[in-house]
Amino acid sequence: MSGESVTLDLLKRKMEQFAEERDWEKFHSPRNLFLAMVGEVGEVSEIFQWKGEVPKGLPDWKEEEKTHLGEELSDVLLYLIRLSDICGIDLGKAALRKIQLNAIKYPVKGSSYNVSNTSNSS
Ligand SMILES: Nc1ccn([C@H]2C[C@H](O)[C@@H](COP(=O)(O)OP(=O)(O)OP(=O)(O)O)O2)c(=O)n1
Repeated sequence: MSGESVTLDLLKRKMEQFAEERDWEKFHSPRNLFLAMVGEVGEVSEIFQWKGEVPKGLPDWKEEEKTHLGEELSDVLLYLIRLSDICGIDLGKAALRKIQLNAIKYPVKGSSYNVSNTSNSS
């Protein structure tokens, strides 16, 4: 591997090149990419299922299990990046904006974090 730093833009260009070289652009439609991404999320679920809660850093996992997890997480990321690109969304910009929106929605000052503060609790 080269010493170039990994950016969303680099990964985007590599996915574009990967598809071009194989003449796979025709398969990389928004719907196909979305479904492929969800399939890879399922593969991540398979890795965690039946293990119960696992400590941060996965200290008890074998090296090959961690490598496998890294591969499946990468598949999710790569499809997400390609999906965003094909949809004409600048994912880096969109994510930065979303972080700003999150900070406005969940201000730090005067609010001790509480699950009941979040909209995903009912
Ligand atoms: N039409 C395709 C097929 C694959 N890929 C790329 C993106 C993913 O990073 C990876 C997915 O490859 P597989 O479908 O072979 O999935 P896995 O690597 O997870 O293999 P398996 O499902 O056998 O575990 O390859 C792609 O860009 N476009």
